[in-house]
Amino acid sequence: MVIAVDGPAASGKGTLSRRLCTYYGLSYLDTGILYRGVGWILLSQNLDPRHEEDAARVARAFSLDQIDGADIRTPDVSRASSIVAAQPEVRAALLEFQRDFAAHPPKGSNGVVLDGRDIGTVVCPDALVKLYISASPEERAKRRWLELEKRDNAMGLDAVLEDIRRRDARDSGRATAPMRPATDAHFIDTTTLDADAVFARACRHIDQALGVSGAVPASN
Ligand SMILES: Nc1ncnc2c1ncn2[C@@H]1O[C@H](COP(=O)(O)OP(=O)(O)OP(=O)(O)O)[C@@H](O)[C@H]1O
Ligand SMILES: Nc1ccn([C@@H]2O[C@H](COP(=O)(O)O)[C@@H](O)[C@H]2O)c(=O)n1
Repeated sequence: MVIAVDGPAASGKGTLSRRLCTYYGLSYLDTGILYRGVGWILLSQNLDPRHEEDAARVARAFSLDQIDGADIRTPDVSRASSIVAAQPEVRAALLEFQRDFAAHPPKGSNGVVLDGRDIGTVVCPDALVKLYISASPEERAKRRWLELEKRDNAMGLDAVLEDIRRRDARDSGRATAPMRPATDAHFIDTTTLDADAVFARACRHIDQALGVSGAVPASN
């Protein structure tokens, strides 16, 4: 089975996806890693992410081992990833890897969860379950700020919110594979829900799609 999880930055896609994988025995691909990886390589080579030829060349040669141990979660890399993600050639170069992962789940798993921005609309339009996870920009900024604070990042909450708004606008406004819910996606607004409640809602929806009436897990 394929579960597509889309939504804006810091909405909780990764947190939910990892729990779904543990609970249903699925394998996980955080597709943001691919765009972050391309952005990180460009920055580490002092190249401009806006330069489309450089970005496309890096994306075509990209493999996960190139970013082994790299810190791809910095605000600079977030910005760069969103810039390269708007470029059609970068997206085309990274598409096959994602579809291949979805079509060939690692041995022993029951399927896959992919999270990103265009999984339900472009990468896996036939996914059994599509979830769209969102929250207000203010709540997402607070979550990301708390996370960055633990990593000794000195960015203020207002700056994090500004970054999130800018990234949302770029991700949803681009011409190729813009961030948006698939028409058949199940929408979960997590603004006032904790991670347990989000997980329970997602499981309820997935169990319905699977035709099973599982007890809704309180936590996992
Ligand atoms: N429902 C929730 N309530 C409060 N905090 C949450 C919730 N879900 C996730 N978080 C926290 O918010 C932060 C962002 O979550 P997560 O990394 O899962 O988001 P994401 O959508 O995958 O982000 P990105 O798109 O940037 O990769 C993490 O610190 C996580 O622990
Ligand atoms: N399917 C995807 C996944 C990600 N992106 C772009 O990458 C940026 C970083 O993603 P995170 O999930 O790690 O926040 C994101 O802002 C998008 O620009 C994408 O376009 N499609």
